[in-house]
Amino acid sequence: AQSVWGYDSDNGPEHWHENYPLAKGDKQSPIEINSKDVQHDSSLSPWHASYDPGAAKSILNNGRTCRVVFDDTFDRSVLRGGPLTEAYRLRQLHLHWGSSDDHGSEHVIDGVKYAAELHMVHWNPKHGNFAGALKQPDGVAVVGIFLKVGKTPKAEMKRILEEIDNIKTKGKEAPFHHFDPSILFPKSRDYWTYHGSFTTPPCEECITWILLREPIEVSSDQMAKLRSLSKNAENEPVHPLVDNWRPPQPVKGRIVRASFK
Ligand SMILES: NS(=O)(=O)c1ccc(C(=O)N2CCN(Cc3ccccc3)C2)cc1
Ligand SMILES: [Zn+2]
Repeated sequence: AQSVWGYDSDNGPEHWHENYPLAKGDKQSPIEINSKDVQHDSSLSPWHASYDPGAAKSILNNGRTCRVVFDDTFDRSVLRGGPLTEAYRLRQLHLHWGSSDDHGSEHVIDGVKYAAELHMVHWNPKHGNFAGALKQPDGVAVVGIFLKVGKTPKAEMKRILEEIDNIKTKGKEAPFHHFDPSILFPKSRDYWTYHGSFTTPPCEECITWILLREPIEVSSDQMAKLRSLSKNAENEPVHPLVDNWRPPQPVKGRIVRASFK
């Protein structure tokens, strides 16, 4: 049977286009951002998130990432402003990380790879539902936050990392309530924005990316905790869930705008 997509040599990013032709599109993500090519856009307004902690539902290991899902059946937790003209509903957050602290992020900034990258995924309710939104160029908005390894553990990440022990293997899910993900935001609201795609198959080009310039700091122990997740199901051979990142894709003439000088 065709191997399901993943991040290994036989089913990784170089193979995705075989089953998902969009993966070879002109607006793929992630990309490498070079400050010299970025255009400052003074018309970009600040972005605002107003999240209801009660919308958090559960945390799960789907064998490819650790994901927290939220109730998105109404405008309960929304992102607005910045490059967005409407309010987008928070649906889920997840992470991409490496097998060691020196790599793991998907976007690369001036050659710098961070240890991990956290994605907060929102969709535009004018398109009815998530499935409809991912068919539209303005269907989805993802806030990307870089995780940098330093001395201080990010207290706000503890909530997520404490749950890791309950979702060690693929298919495990645990209740996850009373969580406002805006506590994960860094101090600065500075961001880059460009139009791109899901960084996983089917790689639809429906995403307005909002990448925060200021990374949040996590400890090496916190990264080790993330790396203790397994991509296999219980009582299957153990395969660590690490290096679940897609490498940068061709920019193909796209403009990356910055909200800051
Ligand atoms: N790394 S990223 O932020 O670019 C990102 C990647 C994938 C997804 C994601 O949840 N899906 C992509 C399509 N997929 C299939 C799907 C599911 C329900 C309805 C319709 C289709 C879901 C969200 C964000
Ligand atoms: Zn992602």
